Amino acid sequence: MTNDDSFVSSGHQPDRVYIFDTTLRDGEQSPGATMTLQEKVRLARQLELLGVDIIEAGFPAASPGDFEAVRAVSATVRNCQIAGLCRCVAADIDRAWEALADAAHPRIHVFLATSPIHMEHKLRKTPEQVLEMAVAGVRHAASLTKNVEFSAEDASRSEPAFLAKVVEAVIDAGATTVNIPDTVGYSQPAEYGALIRYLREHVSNIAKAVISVHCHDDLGLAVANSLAAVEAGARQIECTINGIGERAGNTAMDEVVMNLNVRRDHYHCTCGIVTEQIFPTARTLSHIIGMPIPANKAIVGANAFAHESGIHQDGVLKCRETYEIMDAATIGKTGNDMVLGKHSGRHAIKAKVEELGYKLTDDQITVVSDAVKKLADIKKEIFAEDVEAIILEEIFRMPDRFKLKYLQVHAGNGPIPPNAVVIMDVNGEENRLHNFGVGPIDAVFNTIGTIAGCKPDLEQFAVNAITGGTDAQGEVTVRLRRNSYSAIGRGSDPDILVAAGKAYVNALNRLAKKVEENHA
Ligand SMILES: CC(=O)SCCNC(=O)CCNC(=O)[C@H](O)C(C)(C)COP(=O)(O)OP(=O)(O)OC[C@H]1O[C@@H](n2cnc3c(N)ncnc32)[C@H](O)[C@@H]1OP(=O)(O)O
Ligand SMILES: CC(C)C(=O)C(=O)O
Repeated sequence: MTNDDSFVSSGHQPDRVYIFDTTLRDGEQSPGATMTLQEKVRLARQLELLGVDIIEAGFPAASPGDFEAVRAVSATVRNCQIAGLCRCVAADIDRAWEALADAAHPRIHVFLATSPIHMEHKLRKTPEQVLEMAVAGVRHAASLTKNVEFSAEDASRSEPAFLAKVVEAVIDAGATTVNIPDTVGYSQPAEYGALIRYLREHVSNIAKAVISVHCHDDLGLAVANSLAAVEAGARQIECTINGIGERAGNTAMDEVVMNLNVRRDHYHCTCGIVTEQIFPTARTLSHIIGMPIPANKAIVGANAFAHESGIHQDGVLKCRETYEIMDAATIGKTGNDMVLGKHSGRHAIKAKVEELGYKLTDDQITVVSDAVKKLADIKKEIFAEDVEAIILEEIFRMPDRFKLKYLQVHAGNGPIPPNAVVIMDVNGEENRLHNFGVGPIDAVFNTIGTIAGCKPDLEQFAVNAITGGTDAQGEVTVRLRRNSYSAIGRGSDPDILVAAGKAYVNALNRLAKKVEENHA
């Protein structure tokens, strides 16, 4: 047994809510949100800075890619527990334990459905068989570590007495956290709270485990349900950054945490989240998966602290609290738009980089400074968003199989169809090609795809101006699909066609990487 007992439930304080982040597992089940191994490690590092208690890094038995991701996150993160999800199947549990070998604080998370509909139609097992499987799975996990979580999948549609029986049995078998998921987002807050209270009253050994909740947002109630469960005594919330997750998503971490913080008078609970890292983490995820944060999203949306109407503006100017229940700075949104330009020095650029939540080496700061100066030759004012686009472009771009070196596009409504000239490295070898298209973007993608030797389906194409003004950098996001694999690519440049070319090449690289990882 190589486990760290200090993180196991026995020592938990009654008013402490544990934050279990499942962005890398349930979050990744969100359509279009797949991440490469390097991206998962990068996000895990950010989650560690954010102060989450547990990172669910994946489902190791699901694929070699998931296994490697859990292994890499386990080897990287030191200050959080790392969980691996598995079915109540010995081989899944052994595989998870193998992936968690290097984790400082590993947790095995086993799950099994307990609702009549899942037991009968999906598992094709009787309740007695399910009870037996749950106990056997937890017992096996507990023979490897003391840190075992059991999830009763579809708990909210389960028969409460049977659910209580399963929960009692798995705690006896060694589960230290029992999770009561609202798997399909069906529960209403009062009902869900009542279910947690019922379990506290009807499971004789419940005090030996932390009660956890895991809610889905099918009816838009994931956050409300999670908070109702906390009121009823749950002390672990499973959630994701920006609320991504299977179907309509999971409980949004920023929203539950800020409810607990802003309304401490109501919940009387604390959690270990460094709230100033909430906004940087939301942005990091959004950039990694290419999924913009909706402007009207609570807490981290662009409009969350914006005041449009005169009476509100007047009130805020006189006293911020008239219309703001929290300070933007508490979630790491400074609102300080120090404008950078060609005369900015390394200190100002470093300060801006850190304000954005990035920790870069001196050499990386030099790369960013050089790129800022280059951009300042074309663009008058450099904003925080420009700096962030540069960081993502210059520092976090993956080692590329395909590298775009030069792009020239001819567009217009003359007799010559739109066409593009591309010079591109493939595995270090330079290729040149000229090709036509229906429009200029089509010409760019056609030419690049022909050089790369693959033309995946283009599922999504979005253009966004990073800042205001006609000299703004354009940010293009594309999603490509090839058979069962899809990948998002991003590119930014003051020239929108160049940004599109960069995004397409970025997506091709990520697609190639994904196919490679899953066939390793
Ligand atoms: C609510 C949730 O989010 S659960 C997590 C969802 N995540 C995933 O499914 C991860 C991706 N999944 C996969 O890669 C695959 O489904 C795998 C590798 C896990 C399993 O693949 P396969 O062996 O081909 O099985 P498949 O997915 O077709 O069917 C699932 C099987 O597991 C069984 N099963 C489902 N849940 C459990 C469980 N918790 N414990 C034990 N068995 C289970 C099903 O009854 C079915 O069994 P059957 O083959 O006897 O009918
Ligand atoms: C495996 C469990 C925790 C789950 O994801 C769900 O029930 O939604």
